Amino acid sequence: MRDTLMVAMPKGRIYKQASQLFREAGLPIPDDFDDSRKLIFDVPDAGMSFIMAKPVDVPTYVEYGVADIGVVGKDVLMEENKDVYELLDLGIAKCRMSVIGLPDWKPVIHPRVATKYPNVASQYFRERGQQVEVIKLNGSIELAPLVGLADRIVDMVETGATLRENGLVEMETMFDVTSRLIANRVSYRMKNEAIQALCDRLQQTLQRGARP
Ligand SMILES: Nc1ncnc2c1ncn2[C@@H]1O[C@H](COP(=O)(O)OP(=O)(O)OP(=O)(O)O)[C@@H](O)[C@H]1O
Ligand SMILES: O=P(O)(O)OC[C@H]1O[C@H](OP(=O)(O)OP(=O)(O)O)[C@H](O)[C@@H]1O
Repeated sequence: MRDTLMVAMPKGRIYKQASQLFREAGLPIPDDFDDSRKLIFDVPDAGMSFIMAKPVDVPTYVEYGVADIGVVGKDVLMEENKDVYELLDLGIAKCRMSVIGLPDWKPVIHPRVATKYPNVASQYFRERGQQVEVIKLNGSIELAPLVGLADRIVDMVETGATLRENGLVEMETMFDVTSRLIANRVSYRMKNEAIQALCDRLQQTLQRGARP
C-alpha cells in the first residue's frame, strides 16, 4: 500500500473552507492550488496528495480506496450511502436540508417532490408514511414548484436568499448539514497512525475555536 496519504477534496464551495481548515491545522495546502485547474496535487513534505473531485463523487473515490480519506457534505454522504467510515464533523459549509414549497401550497394525495437528493427525500417521506413521487433534478431546484413541475422540493437552505427571491417558504427542516471527514475502511486500518494523526490535528484546531 502507498505511504502517501491520498485526500479527496471537493471542488466548489466546500473547498475554500476545507483548505483553510487544513492550513490552520498545519497541513500545508499551497495557496496556488486554490485557483488551479490541476486535479492532482502532491505535497511530499507532508506525505500527502490531494485529488480534486466533484463533491458528489468524493465518497466513491474513498469507497474504492483511490483516496484514503475525503471531505464531503453530510447531504452527499447520506444520499450516496457508500461503505466508508465517517470520522469527524468538520463543522464547515453549514446549511440545512429542508422541505420547501409555495406559501399557498395545499396538501394533495400523491404530491410530486423535486430534488437533487432522491434517496434522502424518499426515505424521509417513507418514514413519515407519506406517499410521494420523487422527481430527480440536477440544479435550480427552486424552479420546479414555480412552474408546476412539483408540489414541493427537498433542497439545501443556507442564507434563505434563494427562497426569498423566488417567493418560496421552508415548510420543514429535515436535518442540519456540515462537511465530514471520511475514510476508506481498509486505509483506516493500514494507515491508522497517519489518519489518526491528521484527525487529531483537525480536531484540536476545531476545539481551539479557530473554525466555526
Ligand atoms: N447554500 C448551499 N447550497 C448547497 N450546498 C451547500 C450550501 N452551503 C454549503 N453546501 C455544501 O456544499 C456542497 C455542494 O457544494 P457545491 O455547490 O460546490 O457542489 P455541487 O453541488 O456539485 O454544485 P454544482 O452541481 O452546482 O457544481 C453540498 O454538498 C453541501 O454540503
Ligand atoms: O439559502 P441560500 O444561501 O440561497 O442557498 C441555497 C441555494 O444554494 C444551492 O444552489 P446552488 O447555488 O448550488 O445552485 P444549483 O441550483 O445549481 O444547485 C441550493 O441548491 C439552493 O438553491
